[in-house]
Amino acid sequence: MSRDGYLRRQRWFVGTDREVVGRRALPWSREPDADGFGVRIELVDVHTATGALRTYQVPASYRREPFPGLENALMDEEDGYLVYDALLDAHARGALLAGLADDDAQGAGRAVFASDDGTRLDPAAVTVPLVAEQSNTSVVVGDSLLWKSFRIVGSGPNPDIELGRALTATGARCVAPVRGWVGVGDVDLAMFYDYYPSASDGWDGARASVRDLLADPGPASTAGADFAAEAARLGAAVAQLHDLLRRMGTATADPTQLADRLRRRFEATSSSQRWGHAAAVAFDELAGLAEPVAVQRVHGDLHLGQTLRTVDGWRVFDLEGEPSAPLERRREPDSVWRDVAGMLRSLDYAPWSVGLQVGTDPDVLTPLARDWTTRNASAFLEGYGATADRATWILLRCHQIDKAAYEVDYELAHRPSWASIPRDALQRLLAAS
Ligand SMILES: Nc1ncnc2c1ncn2[C@@H]1O[C@H](COP(=O)(O)OP(=O)(O)O)[C@@H](O)[C@H]1O
Ligand SMILES: O=P(O)(O)O[C@H]1O[C@H](CO)[C@@H](O[C@H]2O[C@H](CO)[C@@H](O)[C@H](O)[C@H]2O)[C@H](O)[C@H]1O
Repeated sequence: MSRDGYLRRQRWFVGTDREVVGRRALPWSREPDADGFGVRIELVDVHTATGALRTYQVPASYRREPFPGLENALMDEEDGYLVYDALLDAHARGALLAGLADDDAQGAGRAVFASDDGTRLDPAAVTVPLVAEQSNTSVVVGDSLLWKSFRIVGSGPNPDIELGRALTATGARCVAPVRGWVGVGDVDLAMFYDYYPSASDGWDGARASVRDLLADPGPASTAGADFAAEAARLGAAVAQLHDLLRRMGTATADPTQLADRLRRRFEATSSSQRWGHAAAVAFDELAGLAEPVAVQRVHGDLHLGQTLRTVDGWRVFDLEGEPSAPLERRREPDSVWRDVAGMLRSLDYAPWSVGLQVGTDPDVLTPLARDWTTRNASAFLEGYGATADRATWILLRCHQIDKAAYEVDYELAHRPSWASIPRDALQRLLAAS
């Protein structure tokens, strides 16, 4: 089956997935014309390592001749056509957008655009893909919309659209409002939401602060670009997000069940061999909590790179949860401490990532990094309004252990030179009691 080589090179392709086992094409968004140029959305089924199926959305443009500048987007050759990744092909993006904008384009199996607030797509808008490597593919449309095509798709609501719409309806200022979405049958394919061209993300802000500190080492509180006030505002934005999501429903989970879930996830990571015993002790502590744990819809994969500092405050985006997890699992209620732990992990990553990249002497870096993280994590927790009770401490610690073990495998697969960041954190977390 074709396309395998291209898929395997993409950041959005899950590294452990195996061979392509099937491909379905939606009706042409643009039928091949006299020059042989055509565009359609294709859904590619891939066997995962466990034998389950995962479906990838791969919009494809067909051309008779090589198109200059698209060398890295070439996916395949088929029946005399060169097949490109349509989201990286400007003409093809225009054809896809025009197909979505056309209310008269009917037909079974077509991708359909819908909106809660009457937003209409401009088929003539300039489209520019975002360059950052991500789990999905995002394209700026005109100067105010972001068009995010989900790469892993499945039956049922995608939480990014589902939660985004619900939060947008409340007028929430802690998210980027959703303006529309695209689906075929019960499969969500893409969403359109407000684009903030002047914003920068929390990851860049945090690292700027760390750079400032490394340039003039001292207590983190004296860094010119101290991040603590922003960290506190970010904590407040995440608290607002959780409050609004809580309105969608709450439940309680038995601590034993929660601990079992974390235990199973940990056992599936490469850290389980070395740290299995210590992690089991931590999860036992969670299982032993006397009170049930409150659960609700959460972000599910929160880190600094999913927060945007706009002129009117922090906004959180990418509410789809862990892209590689099945959709129904991503929609399950969870503890808010999963999200808070994700942010604490990110605040730990920031100083080490800068230090590793510039080669700071570990003896110099270690105290500076610890001070920076402690200061900013405390500010974040204070802004969030976290209480300092034992149950919270246990939940936060267990979720940080869970996230750090996930991160070790993520780094080994994508950025091996950073694997020491979560590995060292895991060691610290498991030594604490
Ligand atoms: N509303 C927005 N305005 C400006 N930039 C954004 C916005 N949303 C996301 N981004 C940028 O787009 C990138 C990709 O977004 P994200 O939702 O994280 O994609 P993915 O699901 O592929 O991880 C982010 O790293 C961020 O820098
Ligand atoms: O943004 P995604 O949903 O694709 O999340 C994945 O990639 C993230 C990296 O881009 C990864 O985050 C890890 O690295 C971040 C720094 O780059 C750090 O801030 C996070 O704390 C750390 O987890 C994320 O885990 C992964 O799911």
